[in-house]
Amino acid sequence: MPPLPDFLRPLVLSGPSGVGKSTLLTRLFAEFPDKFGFSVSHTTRAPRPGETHGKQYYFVPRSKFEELIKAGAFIEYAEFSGNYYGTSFETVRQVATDGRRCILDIEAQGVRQIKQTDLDPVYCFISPPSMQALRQRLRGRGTETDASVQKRLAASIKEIALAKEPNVHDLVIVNDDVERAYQIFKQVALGEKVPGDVLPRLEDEEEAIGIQS
Ligand SMILES: Nc1ncnc2c1ncn2[C@@H]1O[C@H](COP(=O)(O)OP(=O)(O)OP(=O)(O)O)[C@@H](O)[C@H]1O
Repeated sequence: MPPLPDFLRPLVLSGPSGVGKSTLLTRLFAEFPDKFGFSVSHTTRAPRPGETHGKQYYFVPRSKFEELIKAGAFIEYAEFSGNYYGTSFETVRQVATDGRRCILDIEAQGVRQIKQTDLDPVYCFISPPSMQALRQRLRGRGTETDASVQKRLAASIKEIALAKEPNVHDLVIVNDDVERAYQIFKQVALGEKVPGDVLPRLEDEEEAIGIQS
């Protein structure tokens, strides 16, 4: 069977840090090892234990990243929590050349930048069921200091604000139960048109846990 039309477009995945984007992607790649290619971003942040150069990210020093910016190598880039993150044209091109659907994990500022290009991806927003759940996940992952959790929660407000703008994302998936979220995500990744979830009202909860943007 030929691939569905949307399968031929890149898939942009966005959502706050800690919402479970990597978790969903890891499952997808395990189930379909040949269908998808992850657009490996460049970053200036330090690798976490178990991360390898060229797999989760291309880890580069700040000076190198700034050189690449000047050379116009990035489709989008942003500074987030004190580190640069960016997607190079070359990486996305390479995935398509390999005959795979390219999946990009992009934060809000990058989504805005991609909208200025002719990439024409499907935009999928992964939402937490609540801000409390997001905080618990960030803490539970055990990779962040308290200050870093706080920074990421503050940054999540930008992600959520963008998701609330009309026509920015093609669909929302609430990662409440990971099994349920994965089943929807899988359909989207395979190019099926699904209605997706309704974005939860998260703003009251931001206030409730005292996040300052
Ligand atoms: N539905 C879920 N319910 C409970 N915990 C979850 C769920 N999905 C993911 N998690 C857990 O939440 C934590 C954060 O998930 P993950 O690292 O996938 O987030 P992320 O969105 O990729 O974050 P980042 O953008 O910082 O890389 C992990 O410890 C993961 O196991």
